[in-house]
Amino acid sequence: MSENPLDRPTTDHLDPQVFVDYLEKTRWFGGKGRPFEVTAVHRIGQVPGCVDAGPAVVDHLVELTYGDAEGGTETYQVPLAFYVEAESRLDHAFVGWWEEPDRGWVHAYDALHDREAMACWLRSFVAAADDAVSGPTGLTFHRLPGHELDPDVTASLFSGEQSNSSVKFGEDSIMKLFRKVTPGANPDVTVHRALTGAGSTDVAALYGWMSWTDEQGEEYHLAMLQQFLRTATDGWDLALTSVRDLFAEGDLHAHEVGGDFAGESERLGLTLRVVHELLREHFPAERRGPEATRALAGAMRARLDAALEVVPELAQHADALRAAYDRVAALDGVDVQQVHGDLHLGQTLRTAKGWKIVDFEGEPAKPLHERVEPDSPWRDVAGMLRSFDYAPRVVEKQSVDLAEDDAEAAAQLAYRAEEWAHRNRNHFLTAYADGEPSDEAKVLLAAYVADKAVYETVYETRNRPGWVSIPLEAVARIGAA
Ligand SMILES: Nc1ncnc2c1ncn2[C@@H]1O[C@H](COP(=O)(O)OP(=O)(O)O)[C@@H](O)[C@H]1O
Ligand SMILES: O=P(O)(O)O[C@H]1O[C@H](CO)[C@@H](O[C@H]2O[C@H](CO)[C@@H](O)[C@H](O)[C@H]2O)[C@H](O)[C@H]1O
Repeated sequence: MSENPLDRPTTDHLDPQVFVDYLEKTRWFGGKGRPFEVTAVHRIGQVPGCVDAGPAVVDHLVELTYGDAEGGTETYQVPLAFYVEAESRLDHAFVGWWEEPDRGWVHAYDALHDREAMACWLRSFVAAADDAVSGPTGLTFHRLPGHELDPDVTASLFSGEQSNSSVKFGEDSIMKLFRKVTPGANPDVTVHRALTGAGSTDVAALYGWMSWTDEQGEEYHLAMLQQFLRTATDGWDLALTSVRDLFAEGDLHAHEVGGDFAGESERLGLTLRVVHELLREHFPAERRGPEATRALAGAMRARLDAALEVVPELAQHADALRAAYDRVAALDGVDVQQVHGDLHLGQTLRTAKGWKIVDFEGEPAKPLHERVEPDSPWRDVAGMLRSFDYAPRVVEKQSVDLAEDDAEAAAQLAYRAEEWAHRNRNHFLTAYADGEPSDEAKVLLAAYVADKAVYETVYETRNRPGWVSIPLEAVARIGAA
């Protein structure tokens, strides 16, 4: 170990500015475009599997403070691979360089892009076979029994994900490294652990996770290792393909085209029902009284008030939205339990063995303490119903752009988009509820759909302004109903 350039803390020599420039370049940094400064950089530990072989890999937590009116601080995880010589193959992942007193300049790269660094990371999970393994400065690797890991497979970074970074190890496992982190158990780990323990086949099995405990004794879940679903196709991509198939057939209805999605929607509804049942068994679940329904309606109203500041077009529909929330406040109770919290088609994977649900982290915009609160399962159902609405509208948007002078063709596409959405929402909901939902469920579902559409107007305004008309039109339909 004495040969390793990272034996002594490097914090004093690290220029925080390098993180500002790097964060702005990444896909996963949530504060892009906002003014911020790096207020602290914590060197939290060396990955143990890299101590004797491979580059030195040192995990860092980067604390930043926003300088706009919204303000606030956030912490991002940036593991770094250190090389004394520049590694040109990693140019795209170069974070910065700084001077080591005894070694001269050390080059730092985002370790997730470096297959050598990731090989060390995998070795750390392999070494944790019998018990949790701690690195020299506090990273702890945990493994669940029942699955052998092969330490010799090649690591490759996934390119599609948004809020975190995932690395695939051969065709066997996938590690998700959480980028924005907060103290406390991450529901992605706890939910996958419980469902894996219960033998669920509706999620990817959890193989292990990595944690770190700070000086105040607060534990952070920083990464999670799980079964790689080799035959998986993203549910969102499949839905878009089905819509395109319908749009390509001028004279056929949704149930007549080869790409009809209704069977898949139905199976998804059944899958969610089973997952919710298991979550009810393995996490606290209870019936809460009228004070809970009033609090729920209050949270929805507060979200709308905040959204009105960002999306003023919502104002004309605010009364109708508030009326939907008032109906929730008037309910005499609500059943709550652990839920997914941010369910949409992009969180579902169709494999050869059926649908799997992924990413139990909850809604990214909410603080952790809110994301782990029990909630009504109708929130998840509403998320899926919104997604069945989104898929045809996205394809419609692309197609209308192509035929923008042809009003008749545009009206026909809008009709067919609604046909697809209606058919798939119904099949999903009927399968989930095993028939008609109760009157209470209908009130909750309508309010959660409205609340999600409001959330989406803000999400799209900030991330994909070209798509904001999709949730705005949904809000308008709620207003007109
Ligand atoms: N176990 C898995 N096997 C194969 N692919 C997966 C697995 N888990 C996630 N993915 C893929 O990675 C993408 C991102 O995963 P997700 O958990 O949603 O990450 P993020 O939190 O970054 O959004 C998913 O949409 C899916 O395509
Ligand atoms: O997957 P994330 O946890 O990052 O979820 C966020 O991003 C989603 C977009 O990828 C967003 O979902 C919205 O767009 C989807 C299509 O891209 C659509 O299917 C969803 O219905 C719609 O809400 C999600 O809301 C946001 O939290």
